[in-house]
Amino acid sequence: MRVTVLGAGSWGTALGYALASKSYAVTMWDIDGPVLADITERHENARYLSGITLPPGMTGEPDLERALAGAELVVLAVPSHAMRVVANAAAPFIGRGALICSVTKGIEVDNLMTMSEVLQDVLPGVLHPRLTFLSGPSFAVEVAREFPTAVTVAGSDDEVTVAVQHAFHTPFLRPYVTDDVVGVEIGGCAKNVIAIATGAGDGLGFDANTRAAMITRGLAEITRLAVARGANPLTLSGLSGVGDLVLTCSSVKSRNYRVGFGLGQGRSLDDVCAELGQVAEGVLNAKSVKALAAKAGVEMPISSLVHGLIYEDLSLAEIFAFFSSRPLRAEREDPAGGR
Ligand SMILES: NC(=O)C1=CN([C@@H]2O[C@H](COP(=O)(O)OP(=O)(O)OC[C@H]3O[C@@H](n4cnc5c(N)ncnc54)[C@H](O)[C@@H]3O)[C@@H](O)[C@H]2O)C=CC1
Ligand SMILES: O=C(CO)COP(=O)(O)O
Repeated sequence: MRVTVLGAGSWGTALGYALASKSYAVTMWDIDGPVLADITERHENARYLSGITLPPGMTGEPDLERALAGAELVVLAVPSHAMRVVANAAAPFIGRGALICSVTKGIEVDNLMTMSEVLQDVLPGVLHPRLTFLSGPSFAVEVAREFPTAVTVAGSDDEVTVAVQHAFHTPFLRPYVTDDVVGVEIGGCAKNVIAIATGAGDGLGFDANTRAAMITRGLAEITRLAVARGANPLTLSGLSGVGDLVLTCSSVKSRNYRVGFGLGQGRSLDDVCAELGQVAEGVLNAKSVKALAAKAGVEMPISSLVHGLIYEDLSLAEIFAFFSSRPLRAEREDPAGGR
């Protein structure tokens, strides 16, 4: 199979590694020329996945048209804020029969579109049935080290979704399939915001109790939003819900957790993000999640507080005061009256 990966950051490179490990021909494209040269010439991506030797079938190609020529599977692995511009530029060069898989976890900030909505907006209609979405608990570096990992591939056309499942299947990467695109997308995006809250708690010096509370109540609010948008609540009990939430909220490998941890220690957002040097989707997506929750009429108190911490100068003390200041209620009570 010929595969093109748009976005040669940590996740695009790790998935490129998995696909090339099955002897697929994998072409990586990115706006970062030196990263592409590193992949082609040294079989490495020292900027995003240092210490990993990439399979020989992986090469970098800076020209988008050449990169996409003959691609049977196109993997979109750019951050969510770049998806529209990259998909727009790529659209004329994607073959009609190509499978397309977005592996991005985010929602556009300006018009609150999920990646499936963005792609349906910019790609020609003939490609829509070929759209799939890969998500789930999967740190790039662990995939590239061939640690056993399970993910979800969501899509509306069973045949296409299963074809993508098989393409990504390796001895260390086990994809499951679902038709619940909404649940998978909301779970994958909103967990990043909760990870910032959890990291902030740990940065402040709290520990396991607080973390477990944030993860569990975080899941409750993510599920509310997903269900309000038409998701199956069981999807949020799966890999792209609780699986990814637990992973991201409990490991220093998570960029979002690390952003929260730094904020919890009293450092500035700019300082923490500069040190990270990679995307932490939850920072921008705190805006999208808060706005989507308001639009859907659901309460997302933890996500709103993360928004407050980053964009409204709320103090850490105010963030964690929500534990005591919110009205007491039954655990399964639905604060949005049916939503
Ligand atoms: N790194 C990980 O472990 C995982 C990441 N993801 C998701 O994958 C997506 C991509 O994240 P990462 O690869 O981790 O980010 P990264 O920060 O490691 O790399 C981002 C890449 O996107 C490229 N890029 C940025 N703007 C671009 C543009 N306008 N045109 C073309 N390329 C552009 C950068 O040059 C860079 O190579 C995010 O939505 C993230 O949440 C999902 C699962 C795991
Ligand atoms: O989505 C991820 C793991 O599933 C990666 O999380 P971070 O973006 O927080 O590193």
